[in-house]
Order: sequence, then structure tokens, then C-alpha cells
Amino acid sequence: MTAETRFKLNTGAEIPALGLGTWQSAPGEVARAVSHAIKVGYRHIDTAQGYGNEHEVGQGIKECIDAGIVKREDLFVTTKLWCSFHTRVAEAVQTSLDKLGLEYLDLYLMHWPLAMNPNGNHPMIPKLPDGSRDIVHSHSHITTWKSMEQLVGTGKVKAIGVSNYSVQYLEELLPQATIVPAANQIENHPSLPQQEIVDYCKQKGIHITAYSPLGSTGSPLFTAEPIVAVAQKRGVSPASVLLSWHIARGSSVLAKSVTPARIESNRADLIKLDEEDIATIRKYSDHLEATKSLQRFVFPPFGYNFGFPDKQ
Ligand SMILES: NC(=O)C1=CN([C@@H]2O[C@H](COP(=O)(O)OP(=O)(O)OC[C@H]3O[C@@H](n4cnc5c(N)ncnc54)[C@H](OP(=O)(O)O)[C@@H]3O)[C@@H](O)[C@H]2O)C=CC1
Ligand SMILES: O=C[C@H](O)[C@@H](O)[C@@H](O)[C@H](O)C(=O)O
Repeated sequence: MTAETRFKLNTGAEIPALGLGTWQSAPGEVARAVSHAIKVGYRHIDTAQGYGNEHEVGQGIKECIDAGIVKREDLFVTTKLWCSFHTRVAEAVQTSLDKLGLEYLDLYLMHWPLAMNPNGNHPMIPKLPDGSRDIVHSHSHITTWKSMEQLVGTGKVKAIGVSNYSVQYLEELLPQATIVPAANQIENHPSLPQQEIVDYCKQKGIHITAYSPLGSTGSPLFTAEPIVAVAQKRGVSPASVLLSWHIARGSSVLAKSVTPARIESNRADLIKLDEEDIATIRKYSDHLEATKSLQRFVFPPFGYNFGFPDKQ
């Protein structure tokens, strides 16, 4: 059954194919979204220090554990190190654990491969007087990774990984790494297939998790003609096609919703796309690439070159 699919990480652990996203899930909504998701079968929850909602995510998890719906070990919980904490990894992971009310994380990711000033004018998004983000250019993401490697063996993290890494950044990191990242969480959907990084990660044993698979808030992807065509042919919604596409590619996928009916259908309506469906979607992606019309929905104003082929 597609919703039960799990992928093996390079640690030997398994990551459930579908996770609940929680970015921009408002306070007062996210605990309910998490507990509803777990009740209807989700076993993978994605949050981040930067989302400011780890406490509420933890409440949703606790409700389900206390009610006997799941045990901690049935869940796969990911959180992420925020940029202004790259020099304070041990402190950051403990704070995340405390907020979540958990003793360990299944996956701890470096959210973006750059450090922001830990002593700047804001704890999360420090800015310079000209309004640009206060980035510590002298601090390498490799140094951050070395600190994250120290967490493995402490019992606080089962696996470590990265997010928003391009091939260029992985090529810098891998020769210096003692531990190969278990996962790279990247924006991924038919309008930004990122085949280059997906193939590279596959070759290196790094699992891909797709974020913003539905095109994030206010998405145009639901009405993209080839997606609608596959949805109609298969008798499902465009959202189902967009989510199922990643599972067919061997990636896990994070779907954010705070709407109970969507949380349910995003899981229940996953399907196994066939070769014809995949070919239709590939043709669409190839056309966008050829016409330089790829769409990246998440590109925060870091003013930084992440090595993304579509944003140089
Ligand atoms: N590592 C990183 O830098 C990033 C990680 N992420 C992670 O990935 C997750 C998913 O990405 P995100 O950007 O949130 O966007 P998604 O692509 O998951 O889209 C979320 C939006 O789609 C709506 N939606 C959900 N299901 C349906 C449906 N079946 N039909 C119609 N609309 C629907 C949601 O509305 P509603 O909630 O109102 O139902 C919300 O507005 C994040 O929440 C986060 O956990 C995301 C961005 C960056
Ligand atoms: O995970 C989601 C995104 O990466 C988000 O954390 C960033 O876009 C952040 O809001 C920022 O402004 O840098």
C-alpha cells in the first residue's frame, strides 16, 4: 500500500514515505494538525527550530502517545538547526528536544548551509543596518556539519542530514565528512524536479525528502494541465498526483496541512503512478526546463549563492 511505503536510510533506519509538514502552521492549529495526522496514520512529522512551533508539535505527539495511539518508536520526527545556531549545535538540539518533549530525534537536519550571526540584532533573522541578512561568511557549513557529527552517539539523534544542499555544496562537504548525510531535504515538485541533485544523492546513498510538493501556500501546481490530466485519468485529485510522484521517484514527501480533510486525503489518496503518468509529468518538467520556466517557491532573501542551477 503506497501510504505504508518506507525508505531505507544509510543508517539502516526507515523513513516513512509521507510526512506531515508544519511550516507556517499557525499556533493554535499545529498541535491539532499533528495529532489528527497521527490518528489517521501519519508516522512522520517534520518541524524546525525556525518554525517556532516545536512546543506545539510536541503537544500533538504527546497527546497521541498518552492516548496509546502510538509509541514514540513508531514515529519518525525530524527537526532542523537554524542558521543563527551553527556555532551552538549542542545547545540547539537540546532546546529542540526540550520543546518537543522528546528524548531523541529520528533526523536532525542543517536547515540551510550558511551561518547567521549568533549575536546579531535578532535571535533568528539578524539583519545588518542595510536590511540584508547578517550572514557569517567566514563560518563554513562544513564546520557546522562537524559539530552535528558529534551528536551521533549521544543518543539525542538517530541520524543527521542536510537541507537545501545543491550538488556544489555536497561536493564540498562529502570529502570532509566522517558521516555521510542520511538525507537532503529539498524543494521538489514537477515544476522544480532537480533531477541533478536527486541523481547525485541517489548515487551517494543520501535519501531525498521533498518539500513544498504541492507548491507551498497559494500554489499554481493544482491547475497545471498535465497534473490535472493525470489526476483525471486516475480518478484522484491533483494533490494526490503531486504527492505520489515523489514516492514513485524513491523520495519521501512532506505535505503541510492544518485542514483535517486534507490531512486525511493527502495520505489516503496516494497512488502508485504508472509509467505513462510518470512520462506525462516528465514531459511537463522537461518543457519547463527547456523554456527556463522552472518555479522555485521557497527562496528566502539570504542574498547567497546556494549553487542551485535555476538561481545563479
Ligand atoms: N527545509 C526547508 O527549507 C523547507 C521545508 N519545508 C517542509 O516541507 C513542508 C511542506 O512544504 P510547504 O511549503 O509547507 O508546502 P506544501 O507544498 O505542503 O503546501 C502547503 C499548502 O497547501 C495546502 N494544501 C495541503 N493539502 C492540500 C490539498 N489536498 N488540496 C489543496 N491544498 C492543500 C495547505 O493548506 P492548509 O494547511 O490550509 O490545508 C498549504 O496552504 C513544510 O511544511 C515543512 O515542513 C518547507 C519549505 C522549506
Ligand atoms: O523551512 C522553511 C523555510 O526554509 C523557512 O524556514 C525559511 O524560508 C525562513 O522562513 C526564512 O525566511 O529564511
